Amino acid sequence: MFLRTVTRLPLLSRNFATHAGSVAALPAAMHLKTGQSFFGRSFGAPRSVFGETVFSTSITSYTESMTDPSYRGQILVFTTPLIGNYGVPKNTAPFDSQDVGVILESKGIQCSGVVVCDVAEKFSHYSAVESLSSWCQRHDVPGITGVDTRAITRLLRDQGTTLGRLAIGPDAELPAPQPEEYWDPSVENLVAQISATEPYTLNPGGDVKIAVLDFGAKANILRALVRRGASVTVLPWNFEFNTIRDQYDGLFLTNGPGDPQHCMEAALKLRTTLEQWNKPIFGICMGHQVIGMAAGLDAYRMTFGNRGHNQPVLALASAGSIRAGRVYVTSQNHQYALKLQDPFPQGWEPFFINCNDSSVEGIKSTAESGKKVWGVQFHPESAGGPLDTIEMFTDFLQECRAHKAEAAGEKVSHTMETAKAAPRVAVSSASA
Ligand SMILES: NC(=O)CC[C@H](N)C(=O)O
Repeated sequence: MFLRTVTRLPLLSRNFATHAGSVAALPAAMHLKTGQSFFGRSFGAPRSVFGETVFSTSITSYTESMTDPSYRGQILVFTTPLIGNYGVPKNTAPFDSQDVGVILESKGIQCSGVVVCDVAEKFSHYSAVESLSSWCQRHDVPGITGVDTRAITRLLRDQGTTLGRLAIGPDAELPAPQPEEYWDPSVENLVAQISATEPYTLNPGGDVKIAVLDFGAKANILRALVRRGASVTVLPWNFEFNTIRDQYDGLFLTNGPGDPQHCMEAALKLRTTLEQWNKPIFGICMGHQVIGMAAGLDAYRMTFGNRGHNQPVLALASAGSIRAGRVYVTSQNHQYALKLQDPFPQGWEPFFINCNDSSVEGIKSTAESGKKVWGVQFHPESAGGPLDTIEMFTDFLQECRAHKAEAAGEKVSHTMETAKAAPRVAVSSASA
C-alpha cells in the first residue's frame, strides 16, 4: 500500500505569477512512484515525461547541469528556490579542431525534466539570449514550478532517488501512474545512447596524444585537455582501445549516465589495458567507476547520490597538485560509487573520501605498482562548480609527457608521486 501525499503550495503559485507571467500556465503535477504527488504550474515543453527523480544542491549553473549528459533520464530537482534568473546563453561555438562547438556541456538539454520552486521568466545576463522556459520548450523538455522543492528533497533524501513522472496539462488532472508504469532509466544502457559513434580528434597538432573513451563526456573535460595542449581523440565507449593503444601517450575515461554495470564490457577491456600497458590513465565519475571495476572493486547504488557543487573531499594521498590531508570542494553528479573494501585490491589505494558520507571519491594505483592510474568520482573540470582540483588535468598531461620523454630515452622527473614522496592519511574501512 503506497502512502499518498498531495501537496499544493498556494504562496509559491502567487510568486509564479510574478516571475513567470508570460508562461502559458498549464497545470503540472509531479508524481513519485512512492505515492507522493506535488501540484504546480508547467513551464517549458507541454509534454509529460517519466524519469529518475534526483536533487542537486548547486546554487548556479543550471544550464551546465541540464546539458551534462550524466543527467540523462533524470528529472532534476533544484534545491535553490529561484532558478532561471540569468537566462540561457547561445549554446554554439565554432566546431573546429580546438573545440567541440558548444558553450555549455553538450548540444542539448540532457535531463528529462526539471523541478523548480520558483522559475524566473524575467532574466538578466549579458550573455543570455532566452529564458529557461523558452530553452526548455525548444528542447522539448518540461518543467514544473510552484512546488515545494524542500519537501521533495527531504523525501528524496529519506527514501532515496525515486522514479517519477512530470504530468503536464490535461495529464496533470489524471490519477498518478500505477507503480509498474514508471520508466526506470537505470535498466537501459544510457552510455550507448550518448557516446560518440565515430572517433574524432581535437587539436591534432597537440604534443601528447590522449585517447578518450566517451561514456557521455562533458564538453569541459575535452576543453580542459585541449587547453593544456593535448591532441584528443574521442572514441566510442566500447572501442577496442587495446588494438590502437600504442599510438597514444595516455588514456582518459569520461563521465557518463546510468548504472556503471552497463559499462562492464569497457571495464573488462580496460583490465587487459592495465595488465599490458604502462602509460598514464585518468578517469572521472563513470570513468573512475570503470577503472575501479577493472581493478576488481564493486560499484554500488547510493541512496540519493551526490549532486551539487559543494561536496568536500579529503585527499588521502599526495599526487601531483593534490596534497594528502587537504580538503577540496568539488562538483559532483553521481548515483553510484565504488565500495571501500579492506584490503583494497593489490596495487590500488583509496585517493579521496567524501567528508559528508565517507564514500570513495577517488582511487589510484600505488607507487609500488609502477603504474600511473587515477580515478576521481568528482568533476575536476567543474562546469559548474569550484576549480579546486582543476590542476589534476595538468598533472595527468605532465605525467603523459614525462612517460613519452622517458620512452624517447630522455631523463625526466615525474610530477606524480614516487614511492617515498607520497605521505598518506590512514582511513579505516569502518567508514565505508
Ligand atoms: N557523472 C557521472 O559520470 C555519473 C556516473 C554514474 N552514472 C553515476 O550516476 O554514478
